[in-house]
Formats: sequence, C-alpha cells, structure tokens
Amino acid sequence: MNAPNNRKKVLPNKFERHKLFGSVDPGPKTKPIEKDKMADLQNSRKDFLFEIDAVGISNVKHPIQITSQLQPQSQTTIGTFTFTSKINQDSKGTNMSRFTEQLTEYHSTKNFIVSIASMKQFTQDLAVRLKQEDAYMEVTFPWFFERKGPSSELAGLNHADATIKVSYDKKFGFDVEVGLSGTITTLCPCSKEISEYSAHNQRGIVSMTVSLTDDFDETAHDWKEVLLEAAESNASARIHPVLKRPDEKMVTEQAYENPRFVEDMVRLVAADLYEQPFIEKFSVACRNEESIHLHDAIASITYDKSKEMK
Ligand SMILES: Nc1nc2c(ncn2[C@@H]2O[C@H](COP(=O)(O)OP(=O)(O)OP(=O)(O)O)[C@@H](O)[C@H]2O)c(=O)[nH]1
Repeated sequence: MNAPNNRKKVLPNKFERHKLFGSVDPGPKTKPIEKDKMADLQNSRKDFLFEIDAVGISNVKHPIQITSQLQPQSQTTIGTFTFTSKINQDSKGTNMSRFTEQLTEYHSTKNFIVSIASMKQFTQDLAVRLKQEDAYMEVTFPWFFERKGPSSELAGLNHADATIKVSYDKKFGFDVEVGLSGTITTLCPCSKEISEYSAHNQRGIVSMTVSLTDDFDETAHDWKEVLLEAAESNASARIHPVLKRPDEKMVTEQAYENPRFVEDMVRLVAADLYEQPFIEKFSVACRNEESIHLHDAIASITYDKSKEMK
C-alpha cells in the first residue's frame, strides 16, 4: 500500500477564496434603491415607431394541476408557459414581472387548475393587470394517462403533450385553440405488400391543433381524450407501457392488419376531427421516425370547416 503523500489543506475562508478568484469590493452606489424613486423606462411615453404585436415571456416552467376523464383523474404536471400582450407605439415596454407575479398568485391563492375556463379568466385578468386591451397565454404540459395491455390488462402510464392557447381581446372576446401530440405505431403498407415476410414499422408522432366552437363544454368532453383517440384509433397499433407476450402478439398482429402510410394517418385523423361538432378548424401532422432510414416521413393537413359552402 502506498503511503499518503498529501498534507491536510488549510483553506482560506470563503470571502478570501472569492477574492482569490477575482471578486472585488462593491463600488460607490449612487442610484436610488427605493422603487418609487427608480427610473421606469418601461413606462416612458414617446413615439417608438411601431406598435408591437406580442411582447412578453416564454419558456416559463411551473408545476400545474390538471384534470382528465381518463385515469388518473387529477394530476400534478409541469406546464411550460408563454405570456404576451400587444403594446402601443407610444409605450416603451411591457411590465414583465407582472406575468410571473400573476402566475404565482394564481398558483398560491386561487387553487389554479389549468383548464380552458381558468385560462380564459387568467388572460382577462392579465390584460387588466398589464393595462392592455389584450393578452395571450399558452401552456404545454405532459399529460399522463393509464393504458392497459390488450390481453393481460396490466396497466401503466403513457403520456402525450397537451397544449392550450387562449387569446383575449377586450373588444372581440376569446379565441381558444387546443392541441395534442401523441405517439403511435405505424406499419408500412408498401413494405407489407412487396415483402415475402414482415414489414418495417416505427413510432409515429401525430400532432393536432384544433379551434373549438364557443359553446364547447369542457366538463362534458375531455378534449385531450378526444384528440388522443383520433390519433390512436387510426394508427396501425397503440403504444403501451406494459406488454406481456400475449399482449405483444396482439399488438404485432394488429399492426400487420392495419398498415398505414404517413398520408393515411393524417387523412384518417382529419376525418375523425372533421366529424366532431365542436371542432371548427384543425391541423394534423404526422411524423414517422422511419426504421429503415435515418430520416423521418412527414405529412400534414389544415382544414377550416367555416370556409365550406353552406
Ligand atoms: N420590458 C422589458 N422588461 C424586461 C426586459 N428584460 C428584462 N425585463 C424585466 O423587467 C422587469 C422589471 O420591470 P417591471 O415588471 O416593469 O417592474 P416594476 O415596474 O417594478 O413593476 P410594476 O410595479 O408592476 O410596474 C423584470 O422582471 C425583468 O425581467 C425587456 O427586454 N423588456
């Protein structure tokens, strides 16, 4: 065994260590420290050349509560928020602290469960707090839902990314869009057709964004479940967290019996979204992470029912 050759170190204290690495004493401070005596650049008025369509903050992560008609019916997850509003040509800047100030207030005092209704209230309150005519907020969060194996019925949690976007305008009211991005299995129809055996298959990501009618009742329909079902029920097979052999056989055979191109996916999902009376406009995109390529296959459709001839 080698004898230890290092002596026990005697370190300078933390203050001295910081100085050693370049920290300096504070310089003279001449500017006010009281809020009411500080310059308020944001609120200065002048002709600043252009109105701004949207100014605010993005990538704000915060714990949120959500509900679902699938199990678990309530859960805590992490929301990633964007908050903005317009500002006029004569306004230098927005008051950015008010966005997170209101989020914290809602979280700590208002039992803030993120929903379409609570986000409508939030954006309206935000416009008042910002002294603006409008406000916009968007949140994306992982939504967890229980999924059982098709034969064993063994359960586990899957997740999809859900989004709610709410615009408020004092004159025109609210505009609401929701979206979901979920994962599915697709098995290639071409590969199945041309091959003696097997067919390549992969994970596909279906992303949907929809505009809801004004009378949409979120207590009657869980929009997350509706969008998830549109994606999964049209896929070659669903994705499962727990599969025993009898389950695996079932999903493998189901995928072979339901081959889908990326084009088939967007058309079939579009048909389901089209049939929902509370969906006005929608866009659907599918991205297959091809298992026989390094690249992905993509397709998308955007459709506005309100533009149809009556
Ligand atoms: N407008 C603007 N603010 C910024 C920018 N970068 C940072 N800030 C923010 O300026 C904020 C402080 O300004 P305000 O929110 O107006 O603070 P305040 O005037 O003390 O707040 P109120 O009393 O609510 O008016 C901090 O939250 C910073 O994040 C920027 O590019 N534009």
